[in-house]
Amino acid sequence: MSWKRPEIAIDFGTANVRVMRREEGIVFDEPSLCCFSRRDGMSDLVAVGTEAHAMIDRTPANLSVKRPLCRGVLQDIDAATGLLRYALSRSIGGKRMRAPNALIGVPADATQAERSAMLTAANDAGFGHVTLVSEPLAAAFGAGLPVEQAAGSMVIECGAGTTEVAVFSLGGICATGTVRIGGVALDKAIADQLHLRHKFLVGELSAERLKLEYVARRQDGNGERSDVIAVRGRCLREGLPKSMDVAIRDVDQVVEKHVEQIVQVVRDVLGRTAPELSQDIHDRGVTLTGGGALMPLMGSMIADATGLEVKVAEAPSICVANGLHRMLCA
Ligand SMILES: Nc1ncnc2c1ncn2[C@@H]1O[C@H](COP(=O)(O)OP(=O)(O)OP(=O)(O)O)[C@@H](O)[C@H]1O
Repeated sequence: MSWKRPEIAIDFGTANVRVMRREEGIVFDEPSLCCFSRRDGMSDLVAVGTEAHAMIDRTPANLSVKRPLCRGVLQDIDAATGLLRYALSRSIGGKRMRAPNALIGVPADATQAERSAMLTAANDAGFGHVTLVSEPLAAAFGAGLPVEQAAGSMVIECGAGTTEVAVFSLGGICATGTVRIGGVALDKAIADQLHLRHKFLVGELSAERLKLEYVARRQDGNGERSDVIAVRGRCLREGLPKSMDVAIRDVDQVVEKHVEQIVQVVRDVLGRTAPELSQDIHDRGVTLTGGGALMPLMGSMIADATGLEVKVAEAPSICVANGLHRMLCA
């Protein structure tokens, strides 16, 4: 029905929110963060997106930075409403005639309560009719997989909060599995390793920077296991700010444990996939999407455990956004 036709699409992720318009493509891309101030029991939104990102781990007692989503689903409805309202005003601004209809991506296994919370936040933020779309389906579209054919395709969407594995055929999901871990959990696992093994505390931003530096070194082929990466934080033994050299092989161990959990879900989904679809996946291989798709060991460990060819999609971080945009234009 044309009155329900979406004018805008939103990839509302744990780490990033991206807004797409039919004509322009991606018009907004900022971190999924809000900063609130508390005074006299009242809470006010003081910063959103990129501005709130600079405040992580640097706030005084009356300010707190919140992620609207945790593990891929909405955990703070006020923060989600504030962020969606901001994204809407930045994407449509003064051109708004009426509440725009929207497509919003959600994890394939989101519960009814999680879906209802997203609809409430979107309506409170000023959207009209909202259609929720399964994120792995959007990722598969965005990666250019032939999901509408009568043949199986498999996608592994490696996000910040969740990793979703799905098999598609004839435009629908035939088998799916989710593990509620992603880039954020990996950052935390790296920070925990430094804390436990080296009595060294690093913040969320430093842990992510260390991870991205590790990825870059590994991709360059310069990341010998004996190499080190410098990270700044607080030494708990001395209670002083310090810089510490982290061995790449220490990060390898954390990444291996992380990827093992994802491999387990991939095997589980393959174990529930019908034989004809299995054959198609065997012929076509598996496609990785999402910001975490470029993580070293991800492709090789999945390939070793399944015997399948594993490919990384082009521009994996924006596959969900591109897929939602294609659905918007359809
Ligand atoms: N080159 C890279 N290698 C590994 N990880 C990366 C790279 N670039 C970004 N990331 C990680 O990818 C994550 C962001 O990915 P993405 O934007 O797909 O997540 P999201 O859509 O916000 O999350 P979700 O869909 O799980 O809610 C972050 O954790 C970031 O650290």
